[in-house]
Amino acid sequence: MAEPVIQTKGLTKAYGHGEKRTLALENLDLTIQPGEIFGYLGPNGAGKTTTIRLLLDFIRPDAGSATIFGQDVRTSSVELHKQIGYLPGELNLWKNQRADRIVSYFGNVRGMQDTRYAQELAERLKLDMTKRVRDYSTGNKRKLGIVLALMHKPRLLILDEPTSGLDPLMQQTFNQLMHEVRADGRTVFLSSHVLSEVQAICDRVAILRDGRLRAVESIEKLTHVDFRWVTINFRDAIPAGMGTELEKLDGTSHFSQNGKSVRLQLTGDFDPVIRAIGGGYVTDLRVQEPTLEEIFLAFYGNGSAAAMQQEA
Ligand SMILES: Nc1ncnc2c1ncn2[C@@H]1O[C@H](COP(=O)(O)OP(=O)(O)OP(=O)(O)O)[C@@H](O)[C@H]1O
Repeated sequence: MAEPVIQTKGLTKAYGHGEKRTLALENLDLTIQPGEIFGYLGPNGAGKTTTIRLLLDFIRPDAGSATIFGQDVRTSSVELHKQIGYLPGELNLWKNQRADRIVSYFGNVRGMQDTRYAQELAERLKLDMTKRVRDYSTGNKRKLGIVLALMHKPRLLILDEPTSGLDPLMQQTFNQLMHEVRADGRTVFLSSHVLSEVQAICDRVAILRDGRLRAVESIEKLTHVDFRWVTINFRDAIPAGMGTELEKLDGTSHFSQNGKSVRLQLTGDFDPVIRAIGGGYVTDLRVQEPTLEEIFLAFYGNGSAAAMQQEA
């Protein structure tokens, strides 16, 4: 097994004291392998940013430890930062500076010979770098942050909510960039509170809630849960009693009927449904995979996925 890129053991962090004490992160054990795109998901206040700040040694843990590339994040932070591209949740850069100046400044600091890749990134993200940061929209600030995080092709990207504020087209460009990073054998750790945004890019996702890790699953495994949505349209009125019969079948749930159409969630074999609808003329039958939100709901059943969606 290759050496993990990120490994945390019992990582714990509380803010404040006494009655005001908030346990932001509790006993986090996480291992991220080279070449992974790892999604770190959770609703607001779950502890995602706290984890990222601990990894970057911006704050210190109350207990536990973390390594990046096998090196302790506390003792080797200077060395490690050179190998990490970091996108903060909020970009508070020199607001009066033009973006291209900031890019060349970062290029110099990082000892880069040329910043052509930064130009390419800006073009692909449709970011006009001749503007001052204060004139940028939230989405454009985020794009600049992405350029700054990616421009030196770091071995590890740590991105705090990279896609918030990006329109769907730019999100696709971002996804493409992440796939290129992975194809290079580099690693991405990204946080998000929108499951659907990371579904298309991540290899594995972790779910964090109230400072605790609730689950770590591969996207592939999650998308292989054994239920699907079935919608059946009939040409004529739904035959008497058919709805009740469908609803009572062993593998069906969430049954609903609307005019000449029925929708249900099906677990297991299709045959009982086929038999039950035999008495009607079926004009259309559609089978849909569940969304990641629904999968998590089915997996953990405590409303966490629904809550995440609401807070998204
Ligand atoms: N500097 C701080 N002082 C006190 N409490 C804090 C501080 N930073 C974070 N917290 C609290 O710690 C908890 C975790 O916050 P954190 O910012 O890590 O969550 P998050 O998952 O990143 O959420 P968001 O999506 O809103 O950024 C929250 O209850 C938050 O209020």
